[in-house]
Amino acid sequence: MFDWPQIQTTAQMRATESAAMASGAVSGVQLMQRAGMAVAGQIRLRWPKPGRATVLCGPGNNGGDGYVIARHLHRAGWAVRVLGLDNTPGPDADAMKRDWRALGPIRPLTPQQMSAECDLVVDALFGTGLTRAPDGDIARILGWLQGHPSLPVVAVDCPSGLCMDSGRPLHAAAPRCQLTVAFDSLKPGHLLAQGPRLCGRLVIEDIGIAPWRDASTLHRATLHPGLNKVLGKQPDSHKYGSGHALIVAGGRGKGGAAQLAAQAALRIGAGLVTICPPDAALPEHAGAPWALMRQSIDDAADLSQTLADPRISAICLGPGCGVDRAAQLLPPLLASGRACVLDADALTALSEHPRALHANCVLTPHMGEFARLFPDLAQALNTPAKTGPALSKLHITRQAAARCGATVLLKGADTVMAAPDGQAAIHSAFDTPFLATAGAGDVLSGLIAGLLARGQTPVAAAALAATLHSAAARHIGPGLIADDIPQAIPRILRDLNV
Ligand SMILES: NC(=O)C1=CN([C@@H]2O[C@H](COP(=O)(O)OP(=O)(O)OC[C@H]3O[C@@H](n4cnc5c(N)ncnc54)[C@H](O)[C@@H]3O)[C@@H](O)[C@H]2O)[C@@H](O)CC1
Ligand SMILES: Nc1ncnc2c1ncn2[C@@H]1O[C@H](COP(=O)(O)OP(=O)(O)O)[C@@H](O)[C@H]1O
Ligand SMILES: [K+]
Repeated sequence: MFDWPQIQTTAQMRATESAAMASGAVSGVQLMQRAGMAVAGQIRLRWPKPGRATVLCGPGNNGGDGYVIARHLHRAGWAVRVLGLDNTPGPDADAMKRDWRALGPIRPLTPQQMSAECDLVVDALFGTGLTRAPDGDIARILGWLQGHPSLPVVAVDCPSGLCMDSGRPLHAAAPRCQLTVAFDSLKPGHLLAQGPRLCGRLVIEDIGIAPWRDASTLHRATLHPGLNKVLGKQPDSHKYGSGHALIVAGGRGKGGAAQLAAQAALRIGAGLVTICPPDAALPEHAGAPWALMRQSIDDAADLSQTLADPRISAICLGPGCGVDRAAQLLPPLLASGRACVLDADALTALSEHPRALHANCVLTPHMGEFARLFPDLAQALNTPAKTGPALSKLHITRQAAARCGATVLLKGADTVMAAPDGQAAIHSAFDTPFLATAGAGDVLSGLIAGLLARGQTPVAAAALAATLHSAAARHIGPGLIADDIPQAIPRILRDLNV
């Protein structure tokens, strides 16, 4: 999708590594050498003056990476203390362990060996192989790290204890790291739930296995220069070439939410946007923006008649609409098969009166609305994670989309969108908490409606909208009110050279 970075699950990552090794192009030891060297390189880049490092090496290949890192830091003049297990790991990690032993001792992996007299801790305890909560001495070491929050921790692949498929810690003391260096591709857990907070700064290092990647149906939705082609218009374009979005508004005194959505649809470049309140509320929409057209829709028959115009290419139903009105308008809207965004009151109406959806619908619930629509899935996510891979927001969004036959965008600081065919994207925006403000969701719905009107597929429209929405929020900063977001869209488009 739009050349966005691929995200691989841990199972896909293992398959990619196996395929690379099976091809004969690279061995396991070489991959481990590349991984360890990449982490050591990132450390030296950020801590150019050699200091004192404690490298914590776990039982498997993540630990193997740790021994490689220890060797490179030692060579670069660091004073390195290695803590490891008295075990025989797999052959690759074992070879790396032996290489380290030629340079220095391996101390017991116990909390008693931990010392605050160090400048950096390298966490090479567990990576993609984590299947259950760390216990015993390793758990106590994690607890020790938690008690020393000012000690910088660099995570190899991920903070140990974090489930890389879900972003959910399997252990309460998964370390909060300053830097995480992961290999080849992002994993869902880097972007979801607690992942972004625990990973700190995230760097993905190429270890030369991209050609063997499993074709991923999961992407990270993020701003990148190539989006100018997606969002740009041709010199000879005509307004109807960019579609006509219809935004259904609610009754008297309830029109603000639909106004926010309508302004967002205009700003993102829908050719025409019409706001449709009931006749009695029409006077409330008489003012600016003058680019916005107005037309009353009182009931289902009015909507059917309006939708007879084939140029209407997307509809937004829900923001400020009122549950009864949404319930009344849903049947003709869904019967039209037209691309639509169903948000807010339309989602409540759907949870009260379930209806068959179709592949051109985008549902935009926050977690509360999602729980009303898919109570079993929401409850499953609320169950504490004990084993990996743990159930994630990605899993439940994909399941919801497959079940209802529509694209589902599940909002939050981590926003996940999934289509019924499994195509999915994650947009992580943990740096814009000020988006949690009234009306921000209405703007998001309007952006999706505008992009649908312009012909984007439902999942692409949802992912692009989430990306532009948080980019606009980031540009505005704290103090943001929802009204600011549509106004900031031109600036974001200009920065993208659209
Ligand atoms: N496979 C490869 O070729 C490469 C792997 N790399 C590294 O290898 C890591 C994956 O290695 P592994 O698959 O060995 O897994 P880990 O090193 O993450 O875990 C080691 C083993 O510990 C066991 N385990 C899981 N949870 C446990 C718990 N709570 N307590 C005790 N033991 C537990 C599991 O059997 C697992 O295999 C990656 O994260 C990455 O750091 C990199 O070196 C790149 C190349
Ligand atoms: N903590 C947060 N960090 C970043 N974005 C957030 C956060 N909380 C909510 N958002 C985003 O803000 C918007 C809020 O939408 P919603 O919950 O529907 O609010 P409203 O109904 O008031 O418009 C969504 O796009 C959501 O992804
Ligand atoms: K780790």
